Parts: sequence; structure tokens; C-alpha cells
Amino acid sequence: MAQDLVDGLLIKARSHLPPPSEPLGKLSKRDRKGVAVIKLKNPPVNSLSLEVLTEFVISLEKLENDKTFRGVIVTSDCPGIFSAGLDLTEMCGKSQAHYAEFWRAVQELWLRLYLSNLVLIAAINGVSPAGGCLISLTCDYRVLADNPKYNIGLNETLLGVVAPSWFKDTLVNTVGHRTAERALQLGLLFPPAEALRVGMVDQVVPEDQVHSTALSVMAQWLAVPDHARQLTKSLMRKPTADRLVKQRDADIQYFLQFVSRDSIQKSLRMYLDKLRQKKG
Ligand SMILES: CCC/C=C/C(=O)SCCNC(=O)CCNC(=O)[C@H](O)C(C)(C)COP(=O)([O-])OP(=O)([O-])OC[C@H]1O[C@@H](n2cnc3c(N)ncnc32)[C@H](O)[C@@H]1OP(=O)([O-])[O-]
Repeated sequence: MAQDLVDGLLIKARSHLPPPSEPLGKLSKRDRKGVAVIKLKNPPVNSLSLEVLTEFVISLEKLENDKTFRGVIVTSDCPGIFSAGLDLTEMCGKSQAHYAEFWRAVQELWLRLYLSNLVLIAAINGVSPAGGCLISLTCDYRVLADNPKYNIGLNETLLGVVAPSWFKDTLVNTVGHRTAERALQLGLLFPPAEALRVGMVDQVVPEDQVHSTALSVMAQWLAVPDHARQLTKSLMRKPTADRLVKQRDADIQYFLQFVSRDSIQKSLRMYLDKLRQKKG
């Protein structure tokens, strides 16, 4: 699975242009230059396992260091699913050392994405709960496919767990305090029209236009001089990221204590069982 997580540097240096089958809209080649596409590919549901998180960080790092890339479109290769969020099996019945390693990887991906110098556009082509939603919230702009099944939100409370403070901060910075408070407490998953209304996404478009719209939006963001845009992004985001950076170890300890509780393990197991039974 994970060796194919990212569609190529693009990433295999094959091409950083979208596949020829995808509509390119009105974009010129120049508009598309320097844009990579990261396609999450961890079937069946693009859950964010330790391996996926690690691959994602490595891919981002490569793109950040390759000065030919200025922007990345983050999307999914799994039909109908952007990402099911953190891999619940990584948080169930494992050792303390494993939980610590997993949580550090979650932190690392968030920090990399949230502070990336690249323009990140989320082309959300499927359902996007919890950690899946978080990934899209770290992007600079979100385009969601108009399909009533494609809910998006931080639904952690419905699993009996709590979105950590930096998940909460990311949502507050996107939709504002009141909307975030209600959405987090109720674990709301918003269908596209609602997600647009509350500002969880920036645009909702027909499913076959998600990629071309993301490319058009990218062209607009890339028209701004990099240094000015990057410093402005940092001005907006660094105070939030610094709060985690200053207490990463404490945040891991808190997660360890939390996830090791019998009651939390029980909730996670019940939730996983419910997902499995749904199929039967
Ligand atoms: C505490 C810190 C904060 C937490 C943050 C998080 O992100 S918490 C995460 C919060 N995330 C959520 O609440 C989302 C939970 N997932 C869903 O709601 C649905 O799976 C779906 C709507 C994404 C796709 O529906 P669909 O009908 O297309 O697919 P399906 O439902 O039939 O599943 C297929 C297989 O995938 C399995 N599996 C699924 N998700 C996960 C996962 N996260 N992990 C691992 N495995 C997962 C599922 O068990 C099944 O396995 P089986 O039986 O083949 O061994």
C-alpha cells in the first residue's frame, strides 16, 4: 500500500502535471508548472496509519526541498473517500511506545502541512472525517466535490474521544470560535452545502470539476510573489503551530494517558466493531 501513497514525486519525477485524462480547464502549461499532486492511496479508506503519516511527511519534505515545486494539490486515489482519518487500529491494543511514535508522527504531519511554504490546495473528492478533515484544514484552500455523501468535519466526540487542542485551533482558525465549538462538541460532519456555509470549505463544485478547479485556484495563489505570501502565511499560522512546538512532549504524554484509559480503549474498540459489523 504505502509505497504508492503519493502519486509520484509526482513524485517519481514522472511528471508534475496532472494526468492527461483530467480536464485542464483554461490553464496554460505555465500555470501548471511547479504543481505537484499528492494522492492519498491507502485502500480501502485512506486511513492514516503510522506508515502513511511517515510517507506523507517524507513526500512533503522532498517537495519543499525541490525548488521546482511551488504548490501541491492534496487529493485521494480512493473513490468516494478523501481519508477516514487516523487509523483507529494504531490506537487500539498497542504498546505505550507505539502510541508515542504514532502520535509524534501525527504531530509532525500537522506541523509540516500547517507551516508549509508551498501553496497547498485540498481537492476533496470524498468523505473526510476527523484526521481527514484536519489534513484539508491545514491547506490554504479547500475545494469539495458536490456529493451529499461527502461529509466533512471533526467527529471525534462521536467516537468517545477528544480532538486535541491543535485540531481545535486549526478549526477555530478556519471557521471561527462559535461554529468550531458547536461542531466539535456535537462531532458534526457537514454535507457540502453546509460545509460551504460555515466556511469549512471554500468552494463546492461538481465532482468532475474538483481537480480542474483546484488547478485554477492554484494559479491564482501562485500569481502572488512567494516570499510575501510565505511570510504572510507564517504570520497567520506560526503562533498556533508554536503552541504545539513548545509542548510536543507534554502533548504526547497527555495522548498516552488518554488513549491508554480502559474507557477510551473500550470506546475505540466498540466503534471499530460497529464499522466492521456495518458491512456484515
Ligand atoms: C484521539 C485523537 C483524534 C482522532 C482523530 C481521528 O482521525 S479518529 C478516526 C475517525 N474516523 C472516523 O470516524 C471514520 C470512520 N470510518 C467511516 O466512517 C467509514 O469507514 C467511511 C465513511 C470512511 C467509509 O465507509 P465505507 O462504507 O466505504 O467503508 P467501511 O466503513 O466498510 O470501512 C472499510 C474498512 O475500513 C475500516 N476503517 C474505516 N475507518 C477506519 C479508520 N479510521 N481506521 C481504521 N480502519 C478503518 C473498517 O473497519 C473496515 O474494515 P474491515 O471491516 O474491512 O476490516
